[in-house]
Amino acid sequence: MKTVLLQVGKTVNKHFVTIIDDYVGRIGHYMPFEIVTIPELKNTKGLSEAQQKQAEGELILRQLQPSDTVVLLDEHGKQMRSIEFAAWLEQKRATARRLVFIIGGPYGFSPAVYQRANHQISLSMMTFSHQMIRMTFTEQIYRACTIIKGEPYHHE
Ligand SMILES: C[S@@+](CC[C@H](N)C(=O)[O-])C[C@H]1O[C@@H](n2cnc3c(N)ncnc32)[C@H](O)[C@@H]1O
Repeated sequence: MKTVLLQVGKTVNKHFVTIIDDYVGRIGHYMPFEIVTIPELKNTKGLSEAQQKQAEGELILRQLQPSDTVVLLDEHGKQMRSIEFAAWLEQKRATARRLVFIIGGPYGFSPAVYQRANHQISLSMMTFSHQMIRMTFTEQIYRACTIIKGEPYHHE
């Protein structure tokens, strides 16, 4: 089963790219994992915030297959400790055809994307930039992989 992280817009900061690439490489030792980037529509065609969210939402939905288990990263979602997230991930990986995590654009998700989602998870009650959260989340996936394998990376 493949796990995908769908993100809106390329990662701009080269330091972030280095860190994310490092975690993606590490995760690849544990499970098939891929980042898919859809374009961020900021400043194109003079779109309003709502129009940008809707247009990006349509691009997101186009990437999804009906059988996908879709998990939105959203500050209002369910919060879990890393150990809980590891157990959750292990269970989803055993049952889902394809697990797709999605990080929204700068304005978040359109109503249609919320409607399609199967789960929403929050990494904190605070808001992170759509660029920065990628580092935090890939690190958490790597951490979960090591917890599942019983490896000593995670300490409580
Ligand atoms: C700048 S935030 C969007 C904020 C927007 N006002 C909203 O309500 O979603 C951009 C994206 O980063 C992710 N994000 C930011 N903070 C997060 C958090 N604490 N937990 C999970 N995801 C977060 C979400 O995917 C969000 O769509």
